[in-house]
Parts: sequence; structure tokens; C-alpha cells
Amino acid sequence: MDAIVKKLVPVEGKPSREEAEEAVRVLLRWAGDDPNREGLLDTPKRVAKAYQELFGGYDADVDSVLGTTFEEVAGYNDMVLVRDIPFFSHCEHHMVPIIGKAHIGYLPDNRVIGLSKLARVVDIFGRRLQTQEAMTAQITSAIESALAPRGIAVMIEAEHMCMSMRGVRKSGSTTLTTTFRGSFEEPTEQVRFMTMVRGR
Ligand SMILES: Nc1nc2c(ncn2[C@@H]2O[C@H](COP(=O)(O)OP(=O)(O)OP(=O)(O)O)[C@@H](O)[C@H]2O)c(=O)[nH]1
Ligand SMILES: [Zn+2]
Repeated sequence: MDAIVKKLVPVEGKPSREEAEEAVRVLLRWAGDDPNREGLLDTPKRVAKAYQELFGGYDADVDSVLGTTFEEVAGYNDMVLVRDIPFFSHCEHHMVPIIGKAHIGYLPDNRVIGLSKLARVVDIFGRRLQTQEAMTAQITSAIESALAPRGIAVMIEAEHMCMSMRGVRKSGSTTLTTTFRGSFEEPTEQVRFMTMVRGR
């Protein structure tokens, strides 16, 4: 797996908690408020803590999450699809939320992975600053590298708050991204994937 997919280590080291809180105070002033008023006194501390959760994907180790695979599935070798995996991410351009769902399908090669692990991978990459394209590719590469399936398909549909709340202000528009690798490069497999994603 390439470096971007693996655990990321900040190049210049992490700032201290105090530095992070001071940065929040600067942004509060930039927004036009007074960081010293009562309601905002604890906000820098809360924001620093929230960032640890919202961006916890930088500290996560994808390889260890995807480490457990198993073969004993009675010869099952057809598509496994986990659809509608909800996620929250943040766009790397504006640092505002991306809200979406991921659908992950793969064709096993005599080996499967725990279903929850697919959702965990979405969380790891979601909890980083992202573009939707990169997140789609990273999820695909991580699973492909851990499981070596015959094929993998990943689709993400998401609303970007940077397009809804600000800028062009088009709320409700959805962006779709897909990657199809291995057997899913065949159009018939792509149709089967899409039919299963959309079917209810
Ligand atoms: N391709 C891609 N673009 C994204 C994603 N998230 C946000 N963007 C876009 O990133 C672009 C950044 O454009 P810039 O012109 O540098 O920034 P900006 O002036 O804030 O752009 P506006 O959003 O148009 O106001 C915008 O068009 C966003 O819609 C994403 O996941 N993928
Ligand atoms: Zn954005």
C-alpha cells in the first residue's frame, strides 16, 4: 500500500494542545467573536477534543483493521456487498463536512473479510481531510491490498457542505464516485453491482 493509504505521520510533528487551542481562539476572533466571553471560554478546549475524534483517522492503522480475513465460508465465492455505510468526512479545501454513504462490493478469491471491517475502513479514511475521489480510491486500494479479491467496486455518494452552505450554495446536490477493479472492469459486473446497490 502506498504511504497515503497507510497511517499518516505529520511531517513537522504535531502541535501541542495549547497551540491548537490558541489557533481556535484566533479563528473565533477571525469569525468576529470574542474568545474571552463566557460562552466561548471553553470552546478552544472542546474544539481541540472534537478534532481528535473527527480526524481520528490519521492515527488509525488500516493494515491492522483489515488484518483478519477468513476462508471458511462453505465455498461461497459470489459478490459480497455492504451498502449504505454512512460516513462523515471533511473536505480538504474548506474543512467543512462531507456527508455521505459508501457502498463496497467485492468478489472473493476463496477468502472473505469481516463485514464490519469494511465499514471501519470507510471511517478511517472519512476521518481525514479528503476529496471524495481520493477517499474512494483509498478505500479501494486498502481492501484490495488486504484481501486480494477477484474484483472490488466502491461507490460513494455524498453531499459537500462547501457547496451547500457557502460558495455556490447548491444544497441537495449529490456527488457520485466509483472505482471498479479486477472482475468489476467487466461492464456486466458493474451493472450487477449497481443493480444490487440500488435494489430494495
Ligand atoms: N473534485 C473535488 N472537488 C471538491 C471536493 N470537495 C470540494 N471540492 C471543490 O474544490 C474546489 C475548490 O475550488 P477553489 O476555487 O480553489 O476554492 P473556492 O474559491 O472556495 O471555490 P468555490 O467553492 O467555487 O467558492 C471547489 O470547486 C469545491 O467544490 C471533492 O471532494 N472533490
Ligand atoms: Zn470544500
